[in-house]
Amino acid sequence: MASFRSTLALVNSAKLSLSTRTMASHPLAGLLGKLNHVAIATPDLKKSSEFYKGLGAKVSEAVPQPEHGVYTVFVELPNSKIELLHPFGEKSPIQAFLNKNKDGGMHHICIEVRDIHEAVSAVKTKGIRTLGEKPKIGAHGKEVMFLHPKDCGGVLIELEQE
Ligand SMILES: C[C@@H](C(=O)O)C(=O)SCCNC(=O)CCNC(=O)[C@H](O)C(C)(C)COP(=O)(O)OP(=O)(O)OC[C@H]1O[C@@H](n2cnc3c(N)ncnc32)[C@H](O)[C@@H]1OP(=O)(O)O
Ligand SMILES: [Co+2]
Repeated sequence: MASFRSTLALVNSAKLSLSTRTMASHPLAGLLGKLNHVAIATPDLKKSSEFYKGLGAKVSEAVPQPEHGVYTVFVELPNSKIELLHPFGEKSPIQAFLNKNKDGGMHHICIEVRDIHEAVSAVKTKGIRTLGEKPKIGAHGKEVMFLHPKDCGGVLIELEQE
């Protein structure tokens, strides 16, 4: 029995080291970092803010982001953030989404990267379209770049310099 157990342990550790090595050998290993936020578009920023406050969360004030055509509110979670989005100005990139989703809904995820310029080049080599030519400064004062949802399994992805 003891030898069966130790054989099993050996097999499991071999599997683990194999999978670690397989991951480490991928050319883009380590490209994706922490989940910075999940964004939710809302037709009523006050109501959405109150919803999360009512659940005991720490919720920021609304901040206009004219460069992005949105107002942002951040809800702090122990391991990440929720970004509430509401249109700012005439040509908001979230307006069409809200027209289709009247109650609002999940809009994008934001993943941190070690080097935004390297990350943008890397995703382009994979044929993933970026939305815009150059990164913009995002809500946290760091460079961000959006990737087309049609090239990312139907999910709008924001990359943010960590
Ligand atoms: C402040 C900053 C920060 O955190 O630092 C932010 O987050 S700013 C957050 C706001 N900024 C952004 O979102 C910037 C990047 N977004 C954009 O450029 C745009 O929103 C697009 C993603 C290109 C969508 O543009 P628009 O709504 O005008 O186009 P559209 O309605 O023709 O949509 C084209 C197709 O993409 C789909 N589509 C649209 N928005 C989507 C979304 N959020 N998630 C998944 N799919 C989406 C539509 O359903 C449609 O598919 P079908 O053809 O199959 O129906
Ligand atoms: Co965002």
